[in-house]
Amino acid sequence: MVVLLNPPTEQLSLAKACKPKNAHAAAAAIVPVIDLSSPNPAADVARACEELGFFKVTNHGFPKHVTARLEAEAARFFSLPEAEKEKGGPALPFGYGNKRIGCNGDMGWVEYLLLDITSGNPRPASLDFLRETSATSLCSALSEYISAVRKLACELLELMAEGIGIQPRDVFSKVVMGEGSDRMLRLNHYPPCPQLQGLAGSAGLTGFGEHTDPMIVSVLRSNNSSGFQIALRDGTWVPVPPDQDSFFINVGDAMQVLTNGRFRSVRHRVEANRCKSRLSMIFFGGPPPQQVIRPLSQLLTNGERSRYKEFTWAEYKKSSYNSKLADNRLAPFENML
Ligand SMILES: C=C1C[C@]23C[C@@]1(O)CC[C@H]2[C@@]12CC[C@H](O)[C@@](C)(C(=O)O1)[C@H]2[C@@H]3C(=O)O
Ligand SMILES: O=C(O)CCC(=O)C(=O)O
Ligand SMILES: [Fe+2]
Repeated sequence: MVVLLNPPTEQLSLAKACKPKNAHAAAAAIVPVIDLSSPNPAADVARACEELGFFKVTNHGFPKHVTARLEAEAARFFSLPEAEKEKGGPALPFGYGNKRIGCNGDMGWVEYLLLDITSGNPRPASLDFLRETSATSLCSALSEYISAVRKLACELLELMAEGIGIQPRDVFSKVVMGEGSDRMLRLNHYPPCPQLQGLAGSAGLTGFGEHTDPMIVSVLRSNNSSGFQIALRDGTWVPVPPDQDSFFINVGDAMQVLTNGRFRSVRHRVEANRCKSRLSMIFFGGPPPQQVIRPLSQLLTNGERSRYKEFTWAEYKKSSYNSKLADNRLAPFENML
């Protein structure tokens, strides 16, 4: 089926999206749910990272008003006239972007704000393009959210270390939370896609193309709009039922290397929605640029060899920014075993 779109949207790829009727029920059963208030969630966290590289957390204690406030501010930002938002672009890689993802021709039915939060909060200068009042209120909602999401990410990283049996418990969290570590926050807005009207579910339009996340961990929260999908080991795509009260956790490429492939960097994508807009906020936590990325020695026991060549995070980033979204960015660093 052909959908005519105006440039630059005509480059958006159409993906097959045939879903069985009860796909959501089946998918809900696949996604591991970790109750953070349960007595010992570490083993379940590690199992989820090994099997899927993806899980959902409930009873996380994240203050609801903090999420609600950022969601409202983000919605307000994305409802500004396009000319206002474009003052914050193009995203190379940081700033406001619309339909163009990265610098290598990837396109999606998405607009976004990508912020560098390495030094704590977004640099006020990165929001300078907004009128002062709107920059101030977005900035303060972001600061509040960032400090809470960092805390949650830290707790999850400690559970991951404990679950896989390595010490100290902060072995991952200290890499992500240290001064100068690579951290980003991304706000994505997927407007309803009018071009999909009348297509009767026979085809889907790419909101955010398939990829793995580069960093150690990603912590994702979205509104109640569907579209997010993960790939299982056999390549089957599974829709993840939305849940605005929970957080979804992705293992990233750097974590796959640190664990010598035990934790799996999950391939995922977002399909555009015909009638409902999707708003997501994602915290990405990675290492500092000069950090050497190699499997933790505690995991290389009984003569196990590293599946990867050593590289610094800066080297990975350089190579990753020359890649397309769907590429296997770890391929250049894989060892032949
Ligand atoms: C096409 C690209 C966009 C991206 C950088 C890259 O060259 C390859 C990885 C992409 C990705 C995916 C996860 C995150 O959304 C992101 C911010 C990241 O760290 O890697 C994006 C990058 C981006 O949008 O700039
Ligand atoms: O917006 C989403 O729900 C996911 C987007 C994503 O995977 C990303 O920004 O890396
Ligand atoms: Fe992602």
